[in-house]
Amino acid sequence: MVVVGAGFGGLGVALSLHRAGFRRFTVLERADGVGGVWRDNTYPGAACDVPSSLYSYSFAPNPEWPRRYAAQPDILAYLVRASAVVRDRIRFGADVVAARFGGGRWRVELADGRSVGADVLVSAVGQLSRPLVPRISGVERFEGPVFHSARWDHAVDLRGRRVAVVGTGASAVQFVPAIQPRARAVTVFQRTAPHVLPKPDAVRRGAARPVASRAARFGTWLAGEALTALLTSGPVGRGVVAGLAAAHRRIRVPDRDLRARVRPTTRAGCKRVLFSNDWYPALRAPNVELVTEPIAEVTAYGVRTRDGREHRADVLVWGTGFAVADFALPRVTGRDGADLAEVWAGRPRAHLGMCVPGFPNLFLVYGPNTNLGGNSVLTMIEAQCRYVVAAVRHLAATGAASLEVRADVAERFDARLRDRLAGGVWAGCSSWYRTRDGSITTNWPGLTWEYLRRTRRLRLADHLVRAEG
Ligand SMILES: Cc1cc2nc3c(=O)[nH]c(=O)nc-3n(C[C@H](O)[C@H](O)[C@H](O)COP(=O)(O)OP(=O)(O)OC[C@H]3O[C@@H](n4cnc5c(N)ncnc54)[C@H](O)[C@@H]3O)c2cc1C
Repeated sequence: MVVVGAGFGGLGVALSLHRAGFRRFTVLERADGVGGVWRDNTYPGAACDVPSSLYSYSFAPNPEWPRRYAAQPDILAYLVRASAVVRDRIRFGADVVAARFGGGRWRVELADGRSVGADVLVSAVGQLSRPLVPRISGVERFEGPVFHSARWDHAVDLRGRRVAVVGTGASAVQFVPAIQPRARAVTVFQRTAPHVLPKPDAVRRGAARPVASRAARFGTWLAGEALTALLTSGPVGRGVVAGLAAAHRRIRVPDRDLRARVRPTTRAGCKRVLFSNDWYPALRAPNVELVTEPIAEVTAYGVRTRDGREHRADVLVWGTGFAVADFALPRVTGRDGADLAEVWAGRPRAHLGMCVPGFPNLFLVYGPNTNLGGNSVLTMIEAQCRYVVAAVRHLAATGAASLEVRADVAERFDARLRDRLAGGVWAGCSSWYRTRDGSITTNWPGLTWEYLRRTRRLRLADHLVRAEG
């Protein structure tokens, strides 16, 4: 068995297999450490925005989270610790470039020319691993350091420097307050103002007992479901969220002019609703300027906006998010030579976000339409881990060679999903949730509860079970 990726997804699968008694699996990871996005996003202030009790595996609770919303170093340390038991199953520096099914098995090819055989292949390559840098003319002329928040250059000392930050999404909302006290000046370029809610963060006093952790987990899951319900239910629910965000702005931004500029122009839920107590205070700081005029170009000494003004800067930081990954390995060839990219034709889709007809024994983790706008992605990932283990168990118990989702089942699932998404909050919005042609390939349209129910057991009737490859 081969699992590709050692982020929360791949490690979750490996740990679940290990807990179920399976030992014959290998995790292939192209980087030199575990953690996925939590290894790569080391920007100042990086933290999760769902409570830590829910942003950790249910089977490996951490009663010692130092904060209610853990910071990146704590999340990474947790993942390293939690995955120690499968550490010897992980091959680092293994960049998978292709996988091909033939003769009843997968052959997984690495960039260095080597290959690995597998009966079952799990692709857990993440959705948010490719930093997105906008095409703005003149960037190459800029004389200072330029980097993306997901590849933070810690060698650049920001003390006393003028920093230009492009973007006001989830990462910028975290790192701008963290760098503002040390920078001489921070100029933040905003295209779309986010809806920001207060973050009920707190430093933990003492470790909670496991039972308290379980209760906390359930409570935070319910709160996440409630937020998701508000965002996905219709205009009334979204109005409640927008109202709460507006009240937060009124309290935190007394200055009317600034308040007008941070007022979102998109519906609540179009993009991820953000949580922060220090974003607005940072924007109010005397050394911070929020610029809403569109960017025209980057110059040698700063950023020029369309009104002709040049905003001088010594360092340029992209807080511009990610190009959503393709949900699977670079090149996947299934039964009868079917090419996954061609099958998808620009619209990634999979039954329950995991299984694709024509691709036996292939499971995608955090695959198409399994991202969430209001709850912990780990809820979805864990459901997928359980599903993969159930499939592997079935193969092992029956001696069957492969499972492959039936085309009619996958098509019905997809059609129903499209219907629901078409009437949902993300239709008609412009965000990373949608592909260029407008398809919503990232998000799950309902509550996680529904997904948990639908993936609770492996429905054999949904699959073709073959005795031989
Ligand atoms: C800054 C940031 C903050 C976030 N905060 C939250 C949050 O608060 N709550 C929440 O629910 N979600 C959050 N997310 C979403 C997050 O992506 C998921 O929660 C989760 O961490 C995804 O885990 P993953 O294993 O699927 O993907 P990743 O963490 O991206 O891991 C994928 C791994 O696969 C490896 N890989 C990729 N391609 C290959 C290949 N070809 N060969 C070998 N290895 C490969 C990568 O190197 C990486 O290690 C956040 C994301 C980011 C970027």
